[in-house]
Amino acid sequence: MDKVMLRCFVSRCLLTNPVAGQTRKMSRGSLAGSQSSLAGKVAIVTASTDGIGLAAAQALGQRGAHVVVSSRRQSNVDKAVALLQSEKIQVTGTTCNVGKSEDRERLVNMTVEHCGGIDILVSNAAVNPFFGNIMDSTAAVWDKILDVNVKAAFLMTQLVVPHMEKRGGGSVVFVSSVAGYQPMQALGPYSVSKTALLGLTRALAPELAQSHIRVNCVAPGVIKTRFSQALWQDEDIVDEFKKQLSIKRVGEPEEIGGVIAFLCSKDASYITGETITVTGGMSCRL
Ligand SMILES: NC(=O)c1ccc[n+]([C@@H]2O[C@H](COP(=O)([O-])OP(=O)(O)OC[C@H]3O[C@@H](n4cnc5c(N)ncnc54)[C@H](O)[C@@H]3O)[C@@H](O)[C@H]2O)c1
Repeated sequence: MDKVMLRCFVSRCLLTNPVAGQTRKMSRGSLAGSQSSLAGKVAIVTASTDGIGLAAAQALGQRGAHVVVSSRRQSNVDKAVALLQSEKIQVTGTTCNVGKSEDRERLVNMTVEHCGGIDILVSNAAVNPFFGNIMDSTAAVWDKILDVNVKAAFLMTQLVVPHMEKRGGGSVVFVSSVAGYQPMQALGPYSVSKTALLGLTRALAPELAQSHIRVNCVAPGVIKTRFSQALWQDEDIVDEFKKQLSIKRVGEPEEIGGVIAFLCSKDASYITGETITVTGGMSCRL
């Protein structure tokens, strides 16, 4: 490649990919402990009183972040706050239905008032009100699924970005699913919403890199939570799943929480626009 062509190639990359054009200097700390520390960081995790959201809050808190947990019911919030406090994690809790704009705004404003800012958003809340043939799904089903699983993830990001910019950067993690790669039978609209999050991750990452905000995604396989109990409680279904797995068991929420915390840490400082599949070795291709 001659010099003119090389210059064209490089400037095209920089124009189309602001991440590549980023010239921010990174400090070079030791590779151990300190890089994964989240001391001094403030993290919002949506739907974090149970399952993967709670495990993410624990993983972030264990690394020193102040976590703000939320879900729709006050009693669940109280339980999660008590649990995390008993684990010596710095925590604040509030109710939040991510499908409601006033709730999203209250969550963000409360976090800034109580904790002084926002560094991390884990968008974890999801619904699936429909099982069946995708051709039988209604407009109301699509509205609900897309509102909570996709639109709220974006709208939460839009709300936290100005606060992350004030702190000089931040990290956003969306929780997608293996179903986002290969639609699950009877879960068509839900699967499509999870594919949308893969696209949202890639659409936001270059734009937000200019503000030193990284945007990534995790796509869990079958994880043992309430959400998926219809799958893992049925031995026949589990046996069928195991055929597709290298690690022949269902995953645990902690195995997703740790990956989310990694993505929010300095260990992942050069990762943005990516989705990490955490599936026990299920093949994931779009
Ligand atoms: N468990 C799995 O096998 C699995 C696999 C792939 C992806 N996921 C994803 O992981 C995430 C967490 O699911 P989980 O398995 O921990 O189950 P979960 O049931 O513990 O978590 C889902 C949570 O979202 C909450 N939620 C639903 N609508 C909400 C709303 N409008 N506002 C606030 N919260 C709301 C629910 O109350 C629930 O607590 C979801 O995004 C799910 O799609 C789970």
